[in-house]
Amino acid sequence: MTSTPDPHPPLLQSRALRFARNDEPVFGPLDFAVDAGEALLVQGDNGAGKTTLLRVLAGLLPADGGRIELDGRPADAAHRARAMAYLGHLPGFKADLSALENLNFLCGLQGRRPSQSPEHALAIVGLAGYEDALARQLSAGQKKRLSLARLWTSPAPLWLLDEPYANLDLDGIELVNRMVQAHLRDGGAALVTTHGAYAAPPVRTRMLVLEKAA
Ligand SMILES: Nc1ncnc2c1ncn2[C@@H]1O[C@H](COP(=O)(O)OP(=O)(O)OP(=O)(O)O)[C@@H](O)[C@H]1O
Repeated sequence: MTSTPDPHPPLLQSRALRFARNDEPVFGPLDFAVDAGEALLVQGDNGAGKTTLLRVLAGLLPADGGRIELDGRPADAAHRARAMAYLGHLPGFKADLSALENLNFLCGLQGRRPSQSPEHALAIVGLAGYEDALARQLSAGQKKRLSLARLWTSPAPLWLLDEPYANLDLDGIELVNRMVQAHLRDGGAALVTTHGAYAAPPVRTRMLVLEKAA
């Protein structure tokens, strides 16, 4: 008997996904799915494997087993690059380019949503007036806001957000939540790592709790 393909596969599906370092399991096997219009909150203590999971999903680390599917198909590098926008701990900007030059560079490299200009994205994240500031002159919170501007211009439907609230003030936390809400309303999805309940976007949410391997 052959199985019929799911006509509405989830945006992201993880099947028995696992990762180990030096034969010591870090996480898995993990089975979860994320549909368009919802968020997956990945919770866990320091060292539980949240960043590692996001890096494996993004293809920055190879899994030790299991499968990652995007829209019902095995995730290859090209599909990942189109479908995923990764916001990690390191902003990855060119220190001697301005905020606007960095955004223009990344949009040129990875594409952008036609409806969103880099200038408008800077205004949305509270960096109007900082267009010409060099990335190395920005504070940690301003760098995070610049990363959020990049996220906002990205055409990728699946956001992988590693501790998106870190370094942000209350207004910045609200900004992240509003951005995630708007992205999900537009048919996107988000994975959001967090240590606990101090902040979470008010959206349809699934939970994935990671526990440190014994
Ligand atoms: N580059 C690395 N080399 C070796 N071990 C690593 C490396 N990065 C992480 N680890 C280990 O892998 C485990 C999972 O780390 P990870 O960064 O994924 O946790 P986390 O849940 O994101 O933690 P935090 O909440 O502190 O950010 C930890 O035990 C950590 O020490």
